[in-house]
Amino acid sequence: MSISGLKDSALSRDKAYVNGQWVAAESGKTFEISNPATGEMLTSVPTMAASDVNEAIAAAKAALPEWRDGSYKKREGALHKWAGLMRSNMEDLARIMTLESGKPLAESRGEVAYALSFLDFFAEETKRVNGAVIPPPTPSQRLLVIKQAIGVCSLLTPWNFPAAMITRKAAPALAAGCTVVIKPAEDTPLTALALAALAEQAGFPPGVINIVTTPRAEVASVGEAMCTHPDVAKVSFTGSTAVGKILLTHAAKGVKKVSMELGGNAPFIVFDDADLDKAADGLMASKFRFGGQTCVCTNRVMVQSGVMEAFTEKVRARVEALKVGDPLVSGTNLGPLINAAAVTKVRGMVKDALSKGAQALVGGDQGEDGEPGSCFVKPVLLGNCDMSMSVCSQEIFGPVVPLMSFETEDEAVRIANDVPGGLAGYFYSQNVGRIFRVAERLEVGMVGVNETVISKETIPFGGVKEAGLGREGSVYGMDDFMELKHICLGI
Ligand SMILES: O=CCCC(=O)O
Repeated sequence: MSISGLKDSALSRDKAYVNGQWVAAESGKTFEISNPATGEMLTSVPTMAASDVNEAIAAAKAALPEWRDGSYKKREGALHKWAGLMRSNMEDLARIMTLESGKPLAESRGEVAYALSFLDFFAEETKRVNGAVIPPPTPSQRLLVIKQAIGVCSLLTPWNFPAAMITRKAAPALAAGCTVVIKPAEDTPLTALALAALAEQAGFPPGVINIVTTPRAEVASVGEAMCTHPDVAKVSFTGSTAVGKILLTHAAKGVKKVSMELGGNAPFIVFDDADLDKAADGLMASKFRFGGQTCVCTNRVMVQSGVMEAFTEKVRARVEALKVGDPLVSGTNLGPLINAAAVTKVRGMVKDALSKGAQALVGGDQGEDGEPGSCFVKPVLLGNCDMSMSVCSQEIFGPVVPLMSFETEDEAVRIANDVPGGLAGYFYSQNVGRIFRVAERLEVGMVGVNETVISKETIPFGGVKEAGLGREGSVYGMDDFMELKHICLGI
């Protein structure tokens, strides 16, 4: 069965991609991928297990020497070509992404553009892998530092960015000279396979890029194999903190280098000197990106008490205007959540907040959302929230806005930092002293000040505390896929 409505039907793939071949699982088993907006089956893909992963790692190992030791121009050319093919197939890629993830089509187009920007960026970085010359303590020595590709990389990517989280990891790895085995999330492997079809056209040699598809039931053993295999040098994961901790323990057994982009709980702070319209617009962009299902989405909205009423009214009007519906239709702001489990979780969090004294200002009546099994959740605005409620203390990953009140700058910073992880944080203020004070004190990896569109290929993306390890994207992004080697030369 192939995905309908594509200009190029070759982008609809139902096999995994290993060693330059489109392959079934060793077991011959497959699992179904369905459209969260309709529940319809889109196609099936191979149920790969740890033994299939071992094949992919062997292919990546065999391809490594030639890819790593060849001219950077080959890597530069292939990455640019892959980006160009993504650009010219944007509509098909966006359609596949929307069908399997429920992301509104305009956002899927935006994600394809974001995803290919990493390929172009790191194509250029291939020529900037500069080493260093260190002054020697004695005239009889010369001290050099070179950077070398780390080797085979296991890349485990999430469903909320089916293209961009692949390219944000694969582009620096491939640019550095590494080869990769990619495991896309079980809900969204079809975009990944379409990207592999374009990588094949772009001329990446067999084994340099491998994609294994795995259902939920196999994820634990496949994840373990990808983290513990002796031929894997580096593991990069984007997903929940809970899963990240498990993968870290696996990787620790072989002392592998790791990058972890884990969960956030982004505070959005509105001070009483803020431009409230700008803040309300920024909140909408940040909170409702992919229906609240991104790790940098605003989670808790903290408003200084003097402007709470005025700000709430501005947000209420904007939330009421959101259109929920078919993500393929232009003008839809919110599609479905990724799956039924996500709906149950978000509804449970809203119920928890209401039971602890939160006030439903928009939505919150969970009976309205449609048929049982439907993945649609209407947006919810909750007043009178506090950190005892799971909507504030945990990552929501859904279209719920909890409003909390605070009195002073110190209190705002204390509440914002009172969580185990720190990925992104946002605040609105027009006081330049406060802008520096708060930006420096927030315990997060990325701060948006009077701005919420913070992600781009040129910035170091990542978090602090339990939100992760390492940075992706930017001129720092290749360091995680390379080792420094010191050469001490006696002359
Ligand atoms: O959800 C994770 C990635 C979000 C982004 O790159 O902006």
